[in-house]
Amino acid sequence: MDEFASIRHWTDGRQAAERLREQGVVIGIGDDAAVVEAPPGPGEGGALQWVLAVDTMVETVHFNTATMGEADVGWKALAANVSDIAAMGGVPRHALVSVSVPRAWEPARMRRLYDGLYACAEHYGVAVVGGDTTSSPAQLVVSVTVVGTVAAGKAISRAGAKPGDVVFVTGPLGLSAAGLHWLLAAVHGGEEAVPLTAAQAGGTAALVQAHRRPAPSVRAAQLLAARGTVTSLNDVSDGLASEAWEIANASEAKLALRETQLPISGSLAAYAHRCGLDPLDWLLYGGEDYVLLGTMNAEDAAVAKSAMTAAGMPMYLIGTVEAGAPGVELIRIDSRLGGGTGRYAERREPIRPRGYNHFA
Ligand SMILES: Nc1ncnc2c1ncn2[C@@H]1O[C@H](COP(=O)(O)OP(=O)(O)OP(=O)(O)O)[C@@H](O)[C@H]1O
Ligand SMILES: Cc1ncc(C[n+]2csc(CCOP(=O)(O)O)c2C)c(N)n1
Ligand SMILES: [Mg+2]
Ligand SMILES: [Mg+2]
Ligand SMILES: [Mg+2]
Repeated sequence: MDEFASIRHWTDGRQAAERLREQGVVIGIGDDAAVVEAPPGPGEGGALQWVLAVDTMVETVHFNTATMGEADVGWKALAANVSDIAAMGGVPRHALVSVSVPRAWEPARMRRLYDGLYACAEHYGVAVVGGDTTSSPAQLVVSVTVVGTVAAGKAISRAGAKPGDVVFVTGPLGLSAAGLHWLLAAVHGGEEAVPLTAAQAGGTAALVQAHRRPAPSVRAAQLLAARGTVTSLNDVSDGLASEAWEIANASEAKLALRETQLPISGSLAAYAHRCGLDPLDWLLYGGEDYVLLGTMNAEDAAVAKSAMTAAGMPMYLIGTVEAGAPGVELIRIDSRLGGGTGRYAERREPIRPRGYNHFA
């Protein structure tokens, strides 16, 4: 059973709708984060809802000493959760941090992990308010719970994509996976997360940075959500293909992505070229990008993009939502000219929901 089937097997239909209603659950299991009603406070009852998310990092699964410094692990453990809150249109506020610590992670290393965690907390204005600590027989496990808020009724789920909508992403894709590839490659001998010299880095610094210090799109989500035209939102943890399928399934629509519109950064293209690999594989299936993938009303897409650019944030319009059975297609340009007409022929390829899956 794969990761997502397992979650369904453990949780589907286990609590009556009445229990969830009684506890004010607006969005439960199945999205990036849960949304629940806040108890009415003095004067502002019902104005906000809570957004709740937890994500875990396990040594050897999510990182090892070759791929991440201690501070990077702390940063990324919190950032992954901040990203899930952003993916609901929420603002992250409070964090609880659970660590299970093996002997090898002596106090100075753990202190450095917290340097990174607190740096991320400060960057996003999150207050670390508690946690839990245990020993661990072999690997370090860091699990972070983040509580955020969203204006009541304004959370953006994965389920609202409508035919005619434009598909967008809030940053480049595939860099993290390429960075991981480079970090795992022989150049580091798999020993230490050594700081990179300029010569070693040679164009890969941006890839390594994307892998070690992802920067979730909280501000972008706020700016976009305020327009009221975003119809679905998801963050890219398992890869564009997998996350696009989640929107397609939840919204019962087809997402058609244009290859020529996909944000392939120069450093990704250059590194892929050096390795003799296709950057599209990292872009579609790599994961850990922690940018937002969403859909919005087509009439507002160009204006939204200008507003984002003016605010210094990238936004790429990468495709459209179509009616039909849930699915994801990639529109590619045939390299041959269409019969000497000066036009290129287009072809559509179905994209499978392949991505990072813990039990696959
Ligand atoms: N063990 C579990 N028990 C109950 N609900 C779970 C469990 N694991 C995951 N979920 C829920 O299932 C849904 C999908 O979880 P998933 O972790 O895939 O989403 P995500 O956090 O957006 O992705 P990622 O973990 O890859 O960043 C979420 O609503 C999550 O809260
Ligand atoms: C050493 C090492 N090996 C492999 C990977 C790749 N990886 C691990 S988890 C994940 C998806 C997101 O995780 P989750 O779904 O748990 O949020 C990806 C792409 C890595 N980062 N480090
Ligand atoms: Mg998510
Ligand atoms: Mg998760
Ligand atoms: Mg995942």
